[in-house]
Amino acid sequence: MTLAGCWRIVLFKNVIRPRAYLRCPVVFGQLCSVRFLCSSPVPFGSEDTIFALSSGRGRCGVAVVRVSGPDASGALRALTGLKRTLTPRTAHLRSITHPKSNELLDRGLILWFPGPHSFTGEDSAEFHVHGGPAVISGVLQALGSLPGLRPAEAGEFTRRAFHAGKLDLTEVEGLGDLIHAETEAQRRQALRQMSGHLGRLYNEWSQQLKHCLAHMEAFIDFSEGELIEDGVLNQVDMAVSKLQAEIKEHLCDERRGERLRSGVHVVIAGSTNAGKSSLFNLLCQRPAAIVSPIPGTTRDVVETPLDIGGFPVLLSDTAGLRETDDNVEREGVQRALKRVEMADLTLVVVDSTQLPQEPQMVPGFLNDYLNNVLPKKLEKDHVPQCLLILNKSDLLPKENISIIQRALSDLFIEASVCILSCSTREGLSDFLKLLQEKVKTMCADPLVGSPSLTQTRHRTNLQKSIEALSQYYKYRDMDLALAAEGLRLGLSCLGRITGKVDTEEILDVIFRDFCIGK
Ligand SMILES: Nc1nc2c(ncn2[C@@H]2O[C@H](COP(=O)(O)OP(=O)(O)OP(=O)(O)O)[C@@H](O)[C@H]2O)c(=O)[nH]1
Ligand SMILES: [K+]
Ligand SMILES: [Mg+2]
Repeated sequence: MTLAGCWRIVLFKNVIRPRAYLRCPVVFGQLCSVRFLCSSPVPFGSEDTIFALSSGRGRCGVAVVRVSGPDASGALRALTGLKRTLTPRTAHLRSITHPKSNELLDRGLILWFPGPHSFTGEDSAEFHVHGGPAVISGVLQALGSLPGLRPAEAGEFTRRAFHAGKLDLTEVEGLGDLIHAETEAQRRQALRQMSGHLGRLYNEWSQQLKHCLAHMEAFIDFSEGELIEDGVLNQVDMAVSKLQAEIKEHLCDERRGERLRSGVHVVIAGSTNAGKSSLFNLLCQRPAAIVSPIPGTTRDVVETPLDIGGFPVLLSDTAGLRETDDNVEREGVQRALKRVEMADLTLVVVDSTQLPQEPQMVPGFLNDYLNNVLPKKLEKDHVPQCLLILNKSDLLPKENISIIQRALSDLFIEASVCILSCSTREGLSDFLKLLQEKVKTMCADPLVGSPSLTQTRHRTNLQKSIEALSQYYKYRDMDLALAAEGLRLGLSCLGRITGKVDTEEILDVIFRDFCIGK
């Protein structure tokens, strides 16, 4: 093994791995467009039986073709000549033939999942066949030749599961995320969401809100006849305020779940020739960006997805920041600054040979440098996270390094600092440790504590829900009907997250909780 090879294994093992750049559409016809479930044009409730290849495309050992709908058992019979009913959820080895030509297509396993105990809630079947393209297309064609069967739309199996009440929307999203998960932490978070943890939290809140609403409505309708006990409104006050606080706390998560889902945006920025592209290449372990002694080499933003200690990172290299008359370079600088504005973490690279000779000047220089790189205008709740990297340490005399280290304790801006050489890789392992630590903190452990929201959709609806609950307080002493409307609105925002918006249930609660006319 070459020296370079050894080095890679020692330093990067279990820390950094490249991730596939594009999320490949592995689940053809099944989950590719889970995120668009609700806007799909296919109407629900059709009597169609659908089929699709559920395993990945391309040559593989085994391919799974799934069938769901009222004719699923007919399809099983037509392709296998079966007369008897199969034992549910048990694999049976059968010859699979074309129903029209009787030609043998393959010998494979068939499974029968009678509804409602199936993924979609409907009668379903699976053909596990050899994964060659000709076998797969033969089976798909055979199924397509049967009356009442048609190829599934993207996401249609899952949509049927959702409509059958098998999954709520957050679970559907969790399932989609699980299929797209590229790192361990993403997989854990997706599995947790798919198992219903997030949905359950929102359902609990909905349940509490339904109670409040029921109490309110009962109060409005029956309080004049003194059939309602005193203090009902006070109980609602307390419950709504507690709920608001809980939702607010859930929202104050520094976007951990969303970050873990979509990747932590780490941006490399700094002056020209500081060694940004060298660092970028070092982290992605390939010469992805051009490195040269010419200042202003990088213009476009260069991106690569990475797996850092099990957490997903989207790493960007950017143009060196400087005043320039070159229009193209100026555009590059603008793009770099924009990237830094959107970054979750900025790696600010400094050429340490450019540091002032006098140690007392170093902190001031670095503070100015950081101020030049980091965004001036910040969105509220956004604290710039950065890691300062003093690169090219190999060009500094040893004694200068210790002088710099001492000087760093006077930095005004709170930033972690690494002294590194991209050329000799000295300081790399400390830098990687720090980077991994930062990324980990930004995502947090997906299995610890209450589940995190993972999508902007969740955040928006939760914020709207809080606003709606404020309407309750605004009108509580003026107009109870309007106050109740606030609760109803808050409830429907929560319901939109899980896909359950049900007002009828409120009536059940009224009659269960109150002994009206006793
Ligand atoms: N001695 C030494 N040279 C380095 C180190 N890191 C980078 N260089 C050299 O510095 C020069 C600039 O490196 P780049 O990685 O292109 O710098 P950059 O910040 O991407 O430059 P621009 O894209 O032009 O802004 C190249 O000649 C590198 O080989 C280092 O740690 N030590
Ligand atoms: K350069
Ligand atoms: Mg560069």
